[in-house]
Amino acid sequence: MKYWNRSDSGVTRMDVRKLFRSFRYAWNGIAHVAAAEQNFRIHIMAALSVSGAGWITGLSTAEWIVLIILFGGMLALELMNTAIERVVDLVSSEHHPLAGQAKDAAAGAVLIFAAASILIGCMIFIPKWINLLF
Ligand SMILES: Nc1ncnc2c1ncn2[C@@H]1O[C@H](COP(=O)(O)OP(=O)(O)OP(=O)(O)O)[C@@H](O)[C@H]1O
Repeated sequence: MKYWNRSDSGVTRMDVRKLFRSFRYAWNGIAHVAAAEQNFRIHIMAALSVSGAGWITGLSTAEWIVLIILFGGMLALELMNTAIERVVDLVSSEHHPLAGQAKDAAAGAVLIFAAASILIGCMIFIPKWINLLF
């Protein structure tokens, strides 16, 4: 999708309306998944809870950056998972092994990222909590 149009003077200008329309479509996608998918709402709650714990515990800038990457990655992956589910349902209304494999592979990607996020979260928080306790 191009946001730069060549005007009569030869100068390339950004199509701002088109840009905002793209943002609106992306926002609609996020709002749809948030309304339709319980897992997405669970991830948002988890991100808010971990942020609260991080604020109380006290994290470095680098640790916040890591958490923000994990939150963003997790939510983005959940959106991709839903996109794959929708496309699979669209192209194959009947039961098909490939449809099941596509959905399961997408769900597996979410699971792997969630497991890695939990592991990294433990590596950040547990030593700090041990220091606070002893
Ligand atoms: N068309 C299909 N053909 C074969 N297996 C399917 C098909 N649709 C779903 N499945 C199997 O059933 C499982 C659950 O499918 P479903 O569409 O409910 O996905 P889900 O991950 O539970 O989605 P949601 O998060 O929306 O509940 C899939 O992971 C897959 O193994």
